[in-house]
Amino acid sequence: MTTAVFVDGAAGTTGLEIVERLRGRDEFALHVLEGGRRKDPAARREALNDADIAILCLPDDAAREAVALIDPASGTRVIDASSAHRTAAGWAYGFPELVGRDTIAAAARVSNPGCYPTGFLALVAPLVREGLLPADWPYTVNAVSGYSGGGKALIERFRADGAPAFRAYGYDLAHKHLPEMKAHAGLAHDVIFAPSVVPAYRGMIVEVPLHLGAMEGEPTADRLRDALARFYAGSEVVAVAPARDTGELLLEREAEPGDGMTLHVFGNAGGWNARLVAVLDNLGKGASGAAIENLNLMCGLPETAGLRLGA
Ligand SMILES: NC(=O)C1=CN([C@@H]2O[C@H](COP(=O)(O)OP(=O)(O)OC[C@H]3O[C@@H](n4cnc5c(N)ncnc54)[C@H](OP(=O)(O)O)[C@@H]3O)[C@@H](O)[C@H]2O)C=CC1
Ligand SMILES: CC(=O)N[C@@H](CCC(=O)OP(=O)(O)O)C(=O)O
Repeated sequence: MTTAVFVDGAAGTTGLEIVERLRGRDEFALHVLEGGRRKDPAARREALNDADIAILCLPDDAAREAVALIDPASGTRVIDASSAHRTAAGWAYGFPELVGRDTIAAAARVSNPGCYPTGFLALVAPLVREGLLPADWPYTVNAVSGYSGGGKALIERFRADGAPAFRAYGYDLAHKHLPEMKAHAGLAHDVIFAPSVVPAYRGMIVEVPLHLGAMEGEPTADRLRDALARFYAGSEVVAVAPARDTGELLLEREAEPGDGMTLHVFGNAGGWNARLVAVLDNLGKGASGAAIENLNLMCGLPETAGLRLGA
């Protein structure tokens, strides 16, 4: 059976990569709106209601509007790439490895995780759940992203003459990703989040530094790594790197798209300090790849069909 998929916002950064990943997949009949019809509410209403599954690749307000345009009787299921519904009631959080594949498969409304929260939650949520890390710890997240993470506007800025060599931001301490990091890791407090952007198109490194020796039970880096390896043992998307002395982690300026994510746990010799690090593509597991993974599950297809998971 063919599933009718409408991508709303298909001309945007995330939308284009979703369309690329769906091209050539005959399980889906793909629909996008072209030219002047792209933002025409009547055309969008019709397309949204005709679809079996609508994938929203829109700014938050437009995503809310799209959901409001859907008649509940149409039966259209939704995957929303925006941050509009990530902690909303009635929405499944589209991180199958954390919420369970069955939850996604059965959901009518799926909210794709944010790109930075994907790295943070992949590292911290399983460890808090297992009781290895405290839920009431004051966590810090340091992160660097490729400029496609900011969509068309940031791409234009980083491709213009005089583009910055490095951009640190989030100094209002109120980044839109804070609520989903707290909620889906089950934390007592918001994290302190220090994001930044470099002149690479795609890719991100998300890091959580930890003073393990100050925690009750003094968890070691090895125990944390082993727990993550067990948690993701069944995943073809999330890999946990073995312990090794990695001198550096790099983002390439023009990296190929990739839908996997690699988690690292580095610890110092005394065992007091650790750095948990997630390396992913903001447009892969951070957005478009995650949408395809969720789409597959919602359609009863193999989770990794059409994903770019490398050799
Ligand atoms: N970029 C990334 O790495 C990630 C993005 N996301 C989320 O995905 C969503 C899309 O982001 P991104 O692709 O980066 O953004 P872009 O700005 O690249 O694309 C957004 C697209 O939406 C279109 N659009 C805006 N308003 C409407 C409307 N009312 N009706 C129809 N189309 C509309 C825009 O049109 P126009 O082309 O005319 O501007 C544009 O093509 C955002 O909510 C973002 O938070 C999530 C994870 C990572
Ligand atoms: C580099 C950059 O600007 N990143 C964006 C986050 C990515 C985004 O807008 O999308 P999600 O919230 O859906 O992940 C930001 O910090 O606002």
